[in-house]
Amino acid sequence: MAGIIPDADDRLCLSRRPDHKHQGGLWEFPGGKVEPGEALDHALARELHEELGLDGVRSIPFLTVRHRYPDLAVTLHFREVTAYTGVAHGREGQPVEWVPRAELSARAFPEANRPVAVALRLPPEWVIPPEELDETAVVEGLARLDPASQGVYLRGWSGHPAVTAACRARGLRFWVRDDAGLARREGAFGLHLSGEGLARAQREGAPAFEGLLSVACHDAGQIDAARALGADMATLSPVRATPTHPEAAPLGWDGFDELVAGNPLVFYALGGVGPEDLATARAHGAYGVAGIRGLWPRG
Ligand SMILES: Nc1nc2c([nH]c(=O)n2[C@H]2C[C@H](O)[C@@H](COP(=O)(O)OP(=O)(O)OP(=O)(O)O)O2)c(=O)[nH]1
Repeated sequence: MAGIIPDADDRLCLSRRPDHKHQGGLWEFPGGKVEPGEALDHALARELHEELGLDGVRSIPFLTVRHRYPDLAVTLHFREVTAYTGVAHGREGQPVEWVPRAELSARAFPEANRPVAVALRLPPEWVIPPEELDETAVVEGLARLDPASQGVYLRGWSGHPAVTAACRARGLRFWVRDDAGLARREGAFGLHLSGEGLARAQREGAPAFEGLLSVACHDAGQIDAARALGADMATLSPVRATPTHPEAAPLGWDGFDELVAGNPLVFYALGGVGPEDLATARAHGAYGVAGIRGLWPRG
């Protein structure tokens, strides 16, 4: 149970674990253990009061990480703090610092935190522009997306200069499909490997791309392959039945949860989901929701 606490300048609060404790000397998001029967929001409010002297802490789910250290298996519920009062200080003598997001990667965190560091760079919604639209309609739709909370996967629209220009003009992070060279040339935020791209990467090695590497997964074998390639994120689908892939058996939320458990990737739930499913997705191990129909601006 740990809190991602932003300040007004969007810096995040970190504390350093005491040397003698598990993962000692490393930086952490402040938090502690949930007591039996305690609700997660309550547990975090209690811990942040005890450790940092904060009051009135309110929080929402961010990411659940299940990680096996050689000596300990942990389930860590990271929550995003949305409100609090008080000035954070180390009440137990621990060093506390406010760190700009861009500087987080320079800090040494416990291994379990890797997907959190990735998720902090990612939007909770991953929008796939419909392929049946014409280019003008796609450009118009992109102008209506919110760059703070939405990223774009150019599934059928990679390599269309007007579309990438529209993403850039709107400040949207965008992912190119399969082609690492194109992703590099266009300055894409991410490269997303389809089934075909994944198979090629397995034959020829990980694509040469500096940005974020993403993989389309449907089963445990593909998740393992994504991990072996060093991928940062993955879509996992279909959660529900969708018209795009009528033949695929839906995973359901429990099936989704079982597949993601213990994997150090940031997962997006894909297939018949929309923004209204974000809380459910987060309760089942996802960080975000991805989709075509459920996320593309209407009308
Ligand atoms: N609070 C927190 N714990 C983390 C993070 N990353 C990470 O791997 N952990 C691990 C370290 C511990 O093994 C475990 C939980 O730590 P904890 O703070 O609840 O408990 P603790 O080891 O300090 O022991 P104690 O307070 O109960 O004495 O989670 C993180 O970002 N924040």
